[in-house]
Amino acid sequence: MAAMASLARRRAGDVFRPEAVRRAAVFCRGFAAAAADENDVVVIGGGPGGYVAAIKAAQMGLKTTCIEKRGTLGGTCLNVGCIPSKALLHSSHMYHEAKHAFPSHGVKFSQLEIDLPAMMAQKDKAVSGLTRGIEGLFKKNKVTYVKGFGKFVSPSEVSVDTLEGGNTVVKGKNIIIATGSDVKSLPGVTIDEKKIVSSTGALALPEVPKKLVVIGAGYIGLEMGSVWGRLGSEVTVVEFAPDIVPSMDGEVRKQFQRMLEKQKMKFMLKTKVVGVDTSGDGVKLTLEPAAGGEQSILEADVVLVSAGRVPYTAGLGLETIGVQTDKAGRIEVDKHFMTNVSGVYAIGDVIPGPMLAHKAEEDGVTCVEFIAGKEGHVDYDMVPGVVYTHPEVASVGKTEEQVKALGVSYRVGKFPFMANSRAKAIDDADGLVKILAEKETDKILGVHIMAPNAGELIHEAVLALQYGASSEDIARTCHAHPTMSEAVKEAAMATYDKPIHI
Ligand SMILES: Cc1cc2nc3c(=O)[nH]c(=O)nc-3n(C[C@H](O)[C@H](O)[C@H](O)COP(=O)(O)OP(=O)(O)OC[C@H]3O[C@@H](n4cnc5c(N)ncnc54)[C@H](O)[C@@H]3O)c2cc1C
Ligand SMILES: NC(=O)c1ccc[n+]([C@@H]2O[C@H](COP(=O)([O-])OP(=O)(O)OC[C@H]3O[C@@H](n4cnc5c(N)ncnc54)[C@H](O)[C@@H]3O)[C@@H](O)[C@H]2O)c1
Repeated sequence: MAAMASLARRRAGDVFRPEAVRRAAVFCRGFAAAAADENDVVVIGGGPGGYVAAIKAAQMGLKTTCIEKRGTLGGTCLNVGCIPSKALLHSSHMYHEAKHAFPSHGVKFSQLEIDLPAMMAQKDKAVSGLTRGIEGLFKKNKVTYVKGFGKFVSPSEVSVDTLEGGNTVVKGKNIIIATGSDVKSLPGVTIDEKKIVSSTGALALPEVPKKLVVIGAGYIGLEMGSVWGRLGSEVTVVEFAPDIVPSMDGEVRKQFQRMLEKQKMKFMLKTKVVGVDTSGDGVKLTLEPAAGGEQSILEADVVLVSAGRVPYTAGLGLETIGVQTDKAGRIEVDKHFMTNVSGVYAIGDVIPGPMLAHKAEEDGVTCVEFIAGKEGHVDYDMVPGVVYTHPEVASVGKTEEQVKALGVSYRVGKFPFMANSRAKAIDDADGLVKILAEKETDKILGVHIMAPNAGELIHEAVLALQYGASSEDIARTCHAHPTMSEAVKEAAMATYDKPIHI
């Protein structure tokens, strides 16, 4: 208590920061009145936003409880998202490489086959190991873990129907909603997780479908389409918009689509699904041009619905305590992640911003820092995005279209992996690095990379943007040879001057 009171005094004495003082005061008031069973922080949801917030709060000395209904920690990301999808992307890539790339590297064998149950078992092992790891971190940091469904009964009390069958009320001075998101359903397309699947079903198909139709050419559609395409499915992606991954830099996106088409993925753009018939063995989809027109039929064994995700707040009792949401159902928060109800916060997929695990984690840490009366900051413009196909596509900052729309004078520097020695050495040279920098100052505005390991390469660019670096800063930084990272340096050289190797 003394520590918190002095924190409030220090904040108040530092500079006059009414918001920080108010938050610290709210916190200290609660702290002074704390009953033995009351938490400083209660987190509803144990995904990347929630479990990271809980650990951070406990590390800051706050009495913390995390409530999770799933029975395992890690949320969508760890259980049915990032981790299982990356496990399958890796396994299917190994199979694809063995089939198509090994021979040219002089590696030959007489028989190659897919053992799908073993592939799924490897994925499940990765998931269960990691979820147990988070339980271990909870124990280490003394976070109380309550397994059950949480529901607000007041702004400081959550009633939990526990997985064991009982009910308990968890009290907290500060409550963080981190309940994540769920698949967006499409009218008339009922997900049965057998013939019509969400990403969850697509991560556990019992056999390789002959024909897979994917609705939505976003992150999930292209990643899961790649998995099953590599394993032998004929994949057709139906996309409402004129382009795949509409948020991507246009030039990079065009090259990316060509790469995926080379891998035999088919695209039907500007097309909508208007009907689904599952009465026969497979599925018959009725399609129509997005602008209206003649209908056509597309047959599939399995259909993946990946047309986006929506915030998940069902049964949470937001209306009981009066938490405001926007038209899309996202919880509205201020810059300190506080909702319109004092002491109730929200983070991650359930609030506006990119629906990404690392963004949810940043929200979680920053929200807890605010609760403890400290300052924090998350800049959504600096959140990298990665599509984990092969090659991967990673980006941070603005696309060329966004820079143009801003009316800023800019320079573009590009470098293809065809001219990168490491990429040539490993015979995996499709892709490029593209850097956009402000003409007058050379400050980097955006970086876009398509490369086998773009998801790793992008972090040099994230750091550069975060520190307001110029393209010359990157270009004059020594990069080890032979690495794919040298392409980032060469693209930076091309931005402010000239590259050497092309
Ligand atoms: C197939 C797929 C692949 C993905 N791949 C990536 C990727 O590679 N990289 C990336 O950055 N992002 C990826 N994402 C997105 C990522 O999973 C989410 O952005 C991230 O999980 C959001 O974290 P969160 O903590 O906000 O919510 P979630 O992870 O959704 O966690 C919320 C948790 O709250 C629990 N919960 C909900 N309501 C209650 C309640 N009332 N009481 C108790 N518990 C409750 C839920 O059971 C859930 O476990 C992927 C998503 C999918 C579907
Ligand atoms: N690698 C990663 O970081 C990763 C991987 C998977 C998922 N995610 C996250 O999960 C979220 C959900 O993924 P997602 O792929 O479902 O959504 P998304 O928003 O990435 O893509 C959805 C796509 O579906 C299209 N679409 C919408 N309605 C449609 C319709 N009726 N018919 C045809 N197309 C339609 C959209 O135009 C869009 O291109 C993403 O926003 C992303 O943040 C991230």
